[in-house]
Amino acid sequence: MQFIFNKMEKYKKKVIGLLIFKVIGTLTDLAIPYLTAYMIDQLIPTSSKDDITKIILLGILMLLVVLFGWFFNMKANRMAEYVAAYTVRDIRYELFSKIETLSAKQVDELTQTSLISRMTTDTYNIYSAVGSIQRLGVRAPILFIGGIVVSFFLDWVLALIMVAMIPFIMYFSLRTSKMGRPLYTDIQVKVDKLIRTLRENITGARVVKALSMVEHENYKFDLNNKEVVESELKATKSMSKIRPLVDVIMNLGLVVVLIIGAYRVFNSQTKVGEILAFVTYFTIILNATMSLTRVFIQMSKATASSLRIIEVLDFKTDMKNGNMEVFEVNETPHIEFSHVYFSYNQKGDHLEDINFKLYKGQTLGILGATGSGKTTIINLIMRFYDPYQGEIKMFGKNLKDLDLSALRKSIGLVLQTDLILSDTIYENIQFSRKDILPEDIELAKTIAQANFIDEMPEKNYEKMTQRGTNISGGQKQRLLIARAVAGKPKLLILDDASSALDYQTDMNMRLSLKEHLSETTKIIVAQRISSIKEADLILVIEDGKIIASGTHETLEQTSEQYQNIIKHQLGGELNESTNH
Ligand SMILES: Nc1ncnc2c1ncn2[C@@H]1O[C@H](COP(=O)(O)OP(=O)(O)OP(=O)(O)O)[C@@H](O)[C@H]1O
Repeated sequence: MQFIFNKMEKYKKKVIGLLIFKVIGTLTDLAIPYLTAYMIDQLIPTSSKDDITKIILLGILMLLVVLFGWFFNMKANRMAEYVAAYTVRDIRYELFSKIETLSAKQVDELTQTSLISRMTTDTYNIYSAVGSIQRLGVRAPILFIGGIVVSFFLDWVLALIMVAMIPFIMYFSLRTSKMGRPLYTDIQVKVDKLIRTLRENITGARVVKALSMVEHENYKFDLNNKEVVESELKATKSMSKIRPLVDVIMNLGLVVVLIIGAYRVFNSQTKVGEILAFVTYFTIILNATMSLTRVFIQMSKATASSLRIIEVLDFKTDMKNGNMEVFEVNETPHIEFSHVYFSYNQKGDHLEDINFKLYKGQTLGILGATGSGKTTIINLIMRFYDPYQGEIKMFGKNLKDLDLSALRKSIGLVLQTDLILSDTIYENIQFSRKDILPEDIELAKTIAQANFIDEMPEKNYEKMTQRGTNISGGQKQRLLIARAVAGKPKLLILDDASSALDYQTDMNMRLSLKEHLSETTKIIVAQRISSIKEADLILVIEDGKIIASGTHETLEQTSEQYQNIIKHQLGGELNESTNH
């Protein structure tokens, strides 16, 4: 909770204001039963039919007190909402900014779905708790303590009976709240799992349908859903034990109060109006205790959620930023890998002893079966991950010494599954880089062979749906290539980015890249030889190792594996390769 209180500090003035309002509002609520008892015991017995002015005046006073209370409580509740909303906004922003700085390795560790639910469900739990603490957390103790104090004024014997009940109630409330914390953490973990299944199914809806996996996925979802419900029920079961228990204790006390109260009225030690007021305070105290319990439960939830958020905020950045700009040095390799080793999970190498040099303007082709490590090489160049051994240099400087943002800005990257915004084509190519001008966009379209854009009704201003579901796979790839080349990168990386293009379009694009971006160094990851055969250097990767390297011509002569790949890629590709 300390974390939440620290975050509320910024709104201290508002919190103090609302506390004052809340205290006034609550005290007015406490005054009503006292005034009622006064009316019944003092005014009604001493007034006559012809003189009820005092009764009317007290009635008006009671009405004013109620209105006064309503106004202050309403104002306080509004201010509490404001503080809750803005406190959580700050927490969300801090969490989002932190997530932005996490390395890919840390995101893998925390998992994307867990980060999403920390950002949504956990922050919502904090929002609910901050609201409750300010409203009920202030009101309930005042009603509780105030109720007891006034009860002592009314009748100290009866008040003592009531007070005797309180330790039991407090004990159960605190115990329940302590029990709640792990239970709510467990719910969040299960919700993470549910979101993960949901997310996979929404993003992969077509594949799920195509593979007739709907029933299996429904079963999986149902299982996760059941787990969430079971965890929730377990938590509710523990939490709900308290309410009836407290009710029983309080009602027992009430019965004792009424019996002893009756004796005291018979002995003229107290009055009926006072007993009535006492019973009302008893109910107020009962409700205040219930509210406090609710606040404790919400605090348990919020504490569990805070811990999940703190866990992310406490992540130390494991990717140190360098401070060097990217300086081109022509005679030094643009990219150089020297004995690079890398593992995603420290359970085995995903890259082993990778070595190559690529000079400015040259093209590197990376070929290999799926899962061989092609994208991993790209991940290291982008510094999404760092190798655990060996060195990667750009223009002679270790990547770790370069400013991360300058490094990434110098690279144009197209991934296999890339992001298409639900915005216009123009915005998708420009991608908020205001220095990219309309003529750059047109050139990028030409290079990427994206002539389909001009055939669309709205041309550049055609709206894309989220993930580009309203264009074909090949059109999507050309749009993404246009985005990457529009920034005139020093290094262009196409990771399986033209797999959906027909051979002719793929070749036209490569020719266009050569013509318009001759100064740009290119890395082309591909499954088919035709996409990389003109490259200055080709790496054939298998199980994270380079098993052959050289130009197409040398590999054709010297590498058995390369010859095998050629053999397996007969058909359309062979025709294409013999034609050109
Ligand atoms: N984030 C990750 N965490 C753990 N292992 C990973 C991660 N990403 C990739 N791997 C593993 O690393 C190996 C190489 O993956 P990589 O994505 O580099 O293959 P690839 O050659 O690009 O495959 P494809 O052609 O299918 O994209 C695979 O065994 C893969 O399972």
